[in-house]
Amino acid sequence: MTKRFGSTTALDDVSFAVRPGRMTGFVGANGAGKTTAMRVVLGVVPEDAGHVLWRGSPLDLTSRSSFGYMPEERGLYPKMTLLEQLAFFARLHGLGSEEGRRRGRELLQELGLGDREGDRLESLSLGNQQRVQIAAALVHEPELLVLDEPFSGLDPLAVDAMAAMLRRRAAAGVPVLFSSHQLDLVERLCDDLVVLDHGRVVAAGPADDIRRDRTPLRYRVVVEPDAGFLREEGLRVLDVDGARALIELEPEAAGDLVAAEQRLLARLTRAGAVREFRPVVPTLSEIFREVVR
Ligand SMILES: Nc1ncnc2c1ncn2[C@@H]1O[C@H](COP(=O)(O)OP(=O)(O)OP(=O)(O)O)[C@@H](O)[C@H]1O
Repeated sequence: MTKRFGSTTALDDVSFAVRPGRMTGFVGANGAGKTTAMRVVLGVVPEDAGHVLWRGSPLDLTSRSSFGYMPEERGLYPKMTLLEQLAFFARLHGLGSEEGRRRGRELLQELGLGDREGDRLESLSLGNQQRVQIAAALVHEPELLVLDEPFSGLDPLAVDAMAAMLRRRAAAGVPVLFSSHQLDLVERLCDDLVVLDHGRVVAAGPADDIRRDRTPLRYRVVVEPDAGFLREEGLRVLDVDGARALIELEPEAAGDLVAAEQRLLARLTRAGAVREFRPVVPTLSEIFREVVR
């Protein structure tokens, strides 16, 4: 999909997929285009080119109304009680009033707000209002979840509650797409990633694959008695500190990583006692800095 606002190209031929049962983290710097992409998926803004497919078919109103969306600018009614509010959103999606109330109650329980159902939204803390906002996105049991920064402003316990809730939906087969700047959280929660940079997808797919494909092959080793000799071994030694060293394999090693690792390990054991040998898995923050200019 492509979307322009005047001379700004917010989305430049963006293409990615979300899959059933998987949590997809949508990351990118401020202004990268995440919110715009989510709005296009939900039909809130029209795309200029391209299209969004749901189960292989172009989106229509029925499929869109089966989606759950938590927008960036939260939109609840401050004076309504929590339960009225959820029943209202349920009605918008075609549920009957009793069914809406039942679902609303269940969700409030799940979110730890069961005893507040009769309170007005405005009397809740911002973090608790955010829990209600997620409940509003879930009340019609959506078939796809699209959440814009669902974790921003939440305390660690609320983050855990929200994360568990999303995981349960994913485990039930719902594709979950959420944007976040909290990369440690994205790393912890996501199966798949989509990284946007200036309106383009710069990485997409299973998080493990992105990590493996994008990063140098580095190993943390601890050898006896001192790692200094490794430099004379003709290895790419990035760092030595007493018995510890950081070694990088040539990029070609990725072709047959197991063999290359075993060769490296054999060289190390020939030269001394190996106490520790482990691949260094880069953090998502490191990958992010690498792929985002
Ligand atoms: N309604 C609009 N009118 C004009 N420009 C817009 C509009 N909406 C978005 N843009 C522009 O499109 C680009 C992408 O914005 P978008 O809000 O999608 O980014 P984002 O990745 O969600 O950013 P953030 O992480 O800051 O929320 C930005 O340059 C933004 O200024």
